[in-house]
Amino acid sequence: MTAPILELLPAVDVAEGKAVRLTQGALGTETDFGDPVDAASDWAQQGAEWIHLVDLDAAFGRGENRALLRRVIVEVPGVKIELSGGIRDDASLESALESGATRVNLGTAALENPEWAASAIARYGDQIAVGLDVRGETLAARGWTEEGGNLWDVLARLEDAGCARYVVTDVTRDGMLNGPNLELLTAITQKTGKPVVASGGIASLDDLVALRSLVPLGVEGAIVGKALYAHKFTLQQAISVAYN
Ligand SMILES: O=C(O)c1ccccc1N[C@@H]1O[C@H](COP(=O)(O)O)[C@@H](O)[C@H]1O
Repeated sequence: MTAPILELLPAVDVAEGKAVRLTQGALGTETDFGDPVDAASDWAQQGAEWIHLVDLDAAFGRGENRALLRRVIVEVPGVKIELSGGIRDDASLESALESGATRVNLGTAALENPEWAASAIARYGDQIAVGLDVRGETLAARGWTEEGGNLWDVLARLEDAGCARYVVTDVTRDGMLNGPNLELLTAITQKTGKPVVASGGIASLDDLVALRSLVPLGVEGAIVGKALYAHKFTLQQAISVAYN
């Protein structure tokens, strides 16, 4: 019997108005891939059901690309958007939800403002995911430049708050093309019954096969960034491995 499908979320990370890829989330490592609307449109035309859309400038606290991200959502219809970066208070959360994103990710706010994050989770349910951006067992905040607490402590708190979904990034693997952290993902699925979206390190179709084998444990999807932009495989090939 074929394993249940693995959802794929091509990533469009936006910095200074451009679609970029970073290495391990570090500023200064950007490779520029042009207009984010064109990048998202390309993924949609190639069959993407979801796009993971990140405002990196907002995540780093050095500006924002809110109007441009709204253009992506409006000008690339028919694709579901997971929106993240800089969603840290009522105004940014409401703006993100009103923009037409299917769901939004809280990162820093879930670490630094647990009460507000819990109230957002209680109010918006499945529209909120929490990004667990991890180095070892320590969470990363504010553009991955600051430590944000112990993974297992924060996960237990978010479980109590009723968090609907986790987006788990191994920061040390992000943009490195060295394979996803299957051990970390497995360990997190053992602590929660909620779906987990995997991010960081995907480099090959074999990595997608390995992630698909974790779907019965609770891995729901995979964010694919550099591997697609570096032509390690095509989105159509990835879809064939993940969905068929
Ligand atoms: O996606 C990246 O490459 C990235 C790099 C450095 C920092 C953050 C990054 N992405 C995502 O940003 C949000 C967190 O934003 P915030 O803390 O809520 O403002 C999270 O989804 C990260 O995965």
